[in-house]
Amino acid sequence: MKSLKFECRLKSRVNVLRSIQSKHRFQHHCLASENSNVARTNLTPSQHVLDIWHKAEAVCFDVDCTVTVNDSLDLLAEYMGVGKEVENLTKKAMDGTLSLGQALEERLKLINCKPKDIKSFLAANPPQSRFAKGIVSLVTRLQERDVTVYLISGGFRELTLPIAEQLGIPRQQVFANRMLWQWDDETLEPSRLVGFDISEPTARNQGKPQAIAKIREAHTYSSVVMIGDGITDLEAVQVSGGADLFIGYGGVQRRAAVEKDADWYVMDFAELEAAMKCYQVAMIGSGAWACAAARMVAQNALENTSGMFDTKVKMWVYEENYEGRKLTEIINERHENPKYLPGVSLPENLVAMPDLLEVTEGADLLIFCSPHQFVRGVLKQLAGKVKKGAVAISLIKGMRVRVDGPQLISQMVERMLGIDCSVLMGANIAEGIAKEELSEAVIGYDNLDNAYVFEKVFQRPYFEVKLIPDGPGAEMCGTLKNIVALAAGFVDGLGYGPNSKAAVMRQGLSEMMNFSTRLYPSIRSETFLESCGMADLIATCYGGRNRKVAVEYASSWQAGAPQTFDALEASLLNGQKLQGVMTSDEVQEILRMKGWEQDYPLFTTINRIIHSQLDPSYVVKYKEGAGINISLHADPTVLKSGDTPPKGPRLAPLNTF
Ligand SMILES: NC(=O)c1ccc[n+]([C@@H]2O[C@H](COP(=O)([O-])OP(=O)(O)OC[C@H]3O[C@@H](n4cnc5c(N)ncnc54)[C@H](O)[C@@H]3O)[C@@H](O)[C@H]2O)c1
Ligand SMILES: O=P(O)(O)OC[C@H](O)CO
Repeated sequence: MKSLKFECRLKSRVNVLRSIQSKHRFQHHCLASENSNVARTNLTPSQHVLDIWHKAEAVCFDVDCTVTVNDSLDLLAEYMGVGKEVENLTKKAMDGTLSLGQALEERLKLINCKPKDIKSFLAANPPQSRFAKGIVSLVTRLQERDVTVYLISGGFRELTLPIAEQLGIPRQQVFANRMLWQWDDETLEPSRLVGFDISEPTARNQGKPQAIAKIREAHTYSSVVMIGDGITDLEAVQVSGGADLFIGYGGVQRRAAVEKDADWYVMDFAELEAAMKCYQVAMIGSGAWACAAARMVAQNALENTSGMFDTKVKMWVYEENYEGRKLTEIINERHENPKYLPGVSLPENLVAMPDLLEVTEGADLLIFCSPHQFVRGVLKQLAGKVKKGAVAISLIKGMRVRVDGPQLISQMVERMLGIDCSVLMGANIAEGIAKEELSEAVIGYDNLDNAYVFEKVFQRPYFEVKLIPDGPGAEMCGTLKNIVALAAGFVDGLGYGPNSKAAVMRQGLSEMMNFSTRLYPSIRSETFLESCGMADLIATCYGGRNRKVAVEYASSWQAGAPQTFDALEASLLNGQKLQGVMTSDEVQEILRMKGWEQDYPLFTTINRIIHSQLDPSYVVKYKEGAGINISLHADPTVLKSGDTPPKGPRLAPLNTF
């Protein structure tokens, strides 16, 4: 998994690098003048630049632009009484007329300080007294969004670490030069400055891209942004392996050469903060799970101090009357969905709306969570109408069968809306999550950047989300376990004990794995051990609705008064929808198309049971049940255990949508 994740990030990084590098070339051609007053397009970022800014996982600041007095070494020099001389050397280094190494060496010689001088300098000039306007707020908001912030300095750790500390940046995220000291034999303390460690990347020209390359070696960030005000900062995007984006900052020092070539040039950090993405989230669905999931999403939107999410979360409700009133009105008034998730309070920032297009208008993140048989109708209404750049996630467990084969719900979303769609799957019985009981889920993704955003949408202290690069695997698990849950319900309804139930569940898992990987060979076997796999199978087979209804179905047969699934769903679930019965039909249709029915005896037997072709007791004799040759022409006589089956095949009705 690690290597795939890495590959995926590397690919996106290389693409970004390429596009940035070509953008640089373009800028060089276009911008003839060196005059910084010329109106530049880079004062207004392009969508491409904004996209990288929004997706940045690491932001590296040149330490000089975090404080108002540019270059702490200059300030120390001033403190030591050699300000003018040192400032001249600094200018030469920043303008690129003196090599960085030489400049550092000469500046240190002039400063010639002792450790106690540095201490008293810092006491007289604490970092918090000289922070650049807006830096503390920007760094804090980035960190709140889990963006890793680095300081990269061509200066010295001794002066940079106190700044980092005040900004809440750990020392391992600081790249700077190290002073070398002569130790006093008597006091056993550093006494005299003798130079600096030239092995640090920041001690050399192109040190900033080298430091970033080191950062990238240690972490698999998909995009890294460099913010700075000097030529050496700009190099971060001019050398391969460096940053994906360079943002020039002119709030402390404005340099024409930097301003000219920056991908984006800002005078105030507030511009960067304002341009941070604020996602609007829409929940499409309002059943039990949709409400429990929307509750978490709205809690996160309300609590997000980083401003990453719009506080208002819109939820599409398939409008109906409940106790003589519109369900949307009741939800918005009581902050509860009394029909589908009674007794659970919903946050006030979750707004129920009956108009699908009004809900999705302007939404950046679309969460699909309606029973799977309704999704296609919903998507038809949305086709061509979702916001440009919007991305989706599906919480739906089910699939569709087309003439050319199966289609996962996420694939349907991608195809009909033309947007990326991740999936969130897991052992997630709605009522338990609404009670904030510990639960886990996976986000199966194709696009890691989108998965990171969705992780923040859903992760709660009681809801642990893990990212896995296997969307189809996770979705197939969530879909197929509903068939096995029917089998578990039959076993329970007939009064068999745990051994039988375990045997059926084991066979179910085995058929789930085999069928999934046969249809989608890229699916990973380890996915079946995640929350979406074995854990969801256990949860559903013990506490789910599919199991509950199947228990009653089997009991009704045993009592000699068989009931249909439709009737039981209506009487037991109060409008909630079973997914297992339809899924069994969909899967069986694929098995028939492929001639695989006998390879999946449990799936085939369950399908025959739900179509009244076999007595539910065949669940514990599934091999036999699948092997029976049911006559095409026979009356829909139900085979009871021990009956002689009629000869010839008989097709069950197809169920496609
Ligand atoms: N309930 C759970 O515990 C749970 C947990 C995980 C995943 N899921 C999955 O989530 C999906 C949604 O399930 P749920 O539990 O949120 O719903 P639900 O079964 O509780 O409720 C049914 C929903 O369908 C809506 N509906 C009825 N007719 C409709 C129509 N014609 N068009 C559109 N919508 C219509 C109803 O308004 C209601 O919101 C399913 O795929 C399910 O397998 C459910
Ligand atoms: O209640 P069920 O059977 O629809 O299952 C609910 C969820 O899928 C469990 O994760």
